[in-house]
Amino acid sequence: MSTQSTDRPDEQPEQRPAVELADVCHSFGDLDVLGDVSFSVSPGTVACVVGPNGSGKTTLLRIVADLLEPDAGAISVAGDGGRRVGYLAQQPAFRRQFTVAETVAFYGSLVAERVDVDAILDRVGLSAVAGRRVDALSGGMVRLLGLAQAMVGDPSVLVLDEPANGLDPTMARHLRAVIDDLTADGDAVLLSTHDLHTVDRLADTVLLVDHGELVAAGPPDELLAEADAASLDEAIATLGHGGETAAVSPGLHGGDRP
Ligand SMILES: Nc1ncnc2c1ncn2[C@@H]1O[C@H](COP(=O)(O)OP(=O)(O)OP(=O)(O)O)[C@@H](O)[C@H]1O
Repeated sequence: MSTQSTDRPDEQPEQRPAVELADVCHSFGDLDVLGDVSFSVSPGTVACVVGPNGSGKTTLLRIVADLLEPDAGAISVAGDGGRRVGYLAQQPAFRRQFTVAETVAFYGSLVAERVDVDAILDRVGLSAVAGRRVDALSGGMVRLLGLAQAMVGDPSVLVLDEPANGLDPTMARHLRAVIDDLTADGDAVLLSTHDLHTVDRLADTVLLVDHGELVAAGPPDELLAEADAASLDEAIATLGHGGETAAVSPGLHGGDRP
């Protein structure tokens, strides 16, 4: 990658998964959100987490990004020790008065990394607005700035929560090109999305989460075959627990989220 990094501890990343989860469980109070989730993501690949609203995707991503400690289970991330994971939150929050360039530089100073701000902004396509204040950015630009922040420190694993959300088709295409670029460098990308075009275009692996369970996992072709479906949409509906939007399983959750 073109950002500056002090080291790259995973000398032979292809020999082990970039991300590996075994029997991860999590509850918020008496709300069971994830139950025995296990999967792995290989270096240089994209895994797309899909599933209904409230099914546990963000919770899962926050656990992988080390922002949330699971109640049970094991997680290993390539380069463990430094936990080199870049994270794009579903709603990234920035200091409004900072410029785009200052935001990336500031984040670099927080994670104590030497950061080539220009290179990162060039990579995500924000060079032209490097001097613009955050509060003058469009929503799509804010997401790209979130991606730039996630790339600080040259992480080998990127966890992106709905990166395509709110992007127009041109921006979305640009985002996909950036993700292609990251995986070509050997990085692993774990992202959540409701946009099946993104899944279709990017996913090496689809992880279908429904009511906190990983109900299907594999390459898109395998999911289509498993569901005997003609489209991902159909496969997800077939393999899921019915695809209802208010994803509160009576069995697993017992709540009544709208
Ligand atoms: N900090 C929290 N405290 C209590 N409950 C929470 C918390 N975070 C999430 N939840 C609950 O956990 C469940 C899963 O939420 P999560 O955000 O992981 O789902 P999601 O699949 O990402 O949803 P969406 O597609 O709508 O973004 C929901 O019922 C949610 O209300």
